Amino acid sequence: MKIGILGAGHMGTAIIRGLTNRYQSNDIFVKGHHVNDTLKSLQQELGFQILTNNDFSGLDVLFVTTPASATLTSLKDTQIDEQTLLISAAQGITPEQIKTIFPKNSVVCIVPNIPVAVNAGCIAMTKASAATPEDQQTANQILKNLGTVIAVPADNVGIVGTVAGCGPAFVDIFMSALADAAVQNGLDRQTATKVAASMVYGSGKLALQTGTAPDALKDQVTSPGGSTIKGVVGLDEKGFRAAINYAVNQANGTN
Ligand SMILES: NC(=O)C1=CN([C@@H]2O[C@H](COP(=O)(O)OP(=O)(O)OC[C@H]3O[C@@H](n4cnc5c(N)ncnc54)[C@H](OP(=O)(O)O)[C@@H]3O)[C@@H](O)[C@H]2O)C=CC1
Ligand SMILES: O=C(O)[C@@H]1CCC=N1
Repeated sequence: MKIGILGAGHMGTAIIRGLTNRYQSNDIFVKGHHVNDTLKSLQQELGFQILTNNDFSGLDVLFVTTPASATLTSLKDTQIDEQTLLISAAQGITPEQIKTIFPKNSVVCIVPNIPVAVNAGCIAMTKASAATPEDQQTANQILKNLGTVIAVPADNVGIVGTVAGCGPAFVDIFMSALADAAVQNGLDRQTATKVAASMVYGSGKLALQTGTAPDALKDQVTSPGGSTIKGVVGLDEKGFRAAINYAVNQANGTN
C-alpha cells in the first residue's frame, strides 16, 4: 500500500506518525509546503519519503491535510492516478469540490483528531461518500489503523467532527487545569501531568469498554457524603457542564 500525504502541519504530522506505526515508512510519501528543518527531522525520525513536487503518481491513497484555503489550489497542481483514493481532512471542503478537480477518483472526507498520531484517534467519516464501495472499504481499513472510525450520515459529520476533532483541545485544557491544581497542592509538574493524563485515559477506556453512560460511571465514584460529590457540586456551581456545552456549540458549524 503506497500512501501520500499532502500537507505536513499538525494534522499531517499526526497522520504520518500513525501510519508509520502500521505501514512500511518507505511506502509513505509526504509533500509539505516547503522542505524545512521540521519536516527533515521528522523524516529522519520516521523514515518516510519527502516529495519536492505534487506528483503523487503511483500511489493507492492520498491524504489531504492542507488548510481549506489552500486545498483546492494545491490539488489543482497535484498529479494522481485515476485509481488513487483521496481521503481529505481539509475542513469545509466537500467531496463535490474535490470531484470537480478529480472527477474519476473516489473521495472520502473525514474529520480526524490529533490522537491518530498514537493510533487512538476518533475519525468522523460520512456514510454517503463520493467513493466506490471498494474504496470506501479501503478507506475504512486504513483509517481503522489510526483509531476508531465513526461513520455517520453527512448531516452528523459536523458535530462528530467537533466533539472528536476539537475535543482534544478541550480535554488538554482540562488536564492542564487538573495538573495545575495538583501542583498547587505540592505535587511536581511531571507527576501531576502523568496523573491527569492517565486518569483521563482510564476514564475513557472504562466508558468505551463497558458501554456504561458517563453519568452512571460518575455515580460509581461519588460515595455518599464523600469527597467526589463535593467536587461535582463545585463543578456545577462554576458552570462546568454549561461551559462545555457552550464551547462545543461555539466550535460547531464549521466542521
Ligand atoms: N489539527 C487538527 O486537530 C485537525 C485539523 N484538521 C484539518 O487539517 C487541515 C490542516 O490543519 P492543521 O494541520 O491543524 O494546520 P497546520 O497549519 O498545522 O498545517 C497545515 C499545513 O499545510 C501546509 N500547506 C499550506 N499550503 C500548502 C500547500 N499548497 N501544499 C502543501 N502544504 C501546504 C502548511 O505549510 P506552511 O505552514 O509551510 O504554509 C502547514 O504545514 C485543516 O484543513 C484542518 O481543518 C481536521 C481535523 C483536526
Ligand atoms: O480547529 C480546527 O479548525 C480543526 C478542525 C477540527 C480540529 N481542528
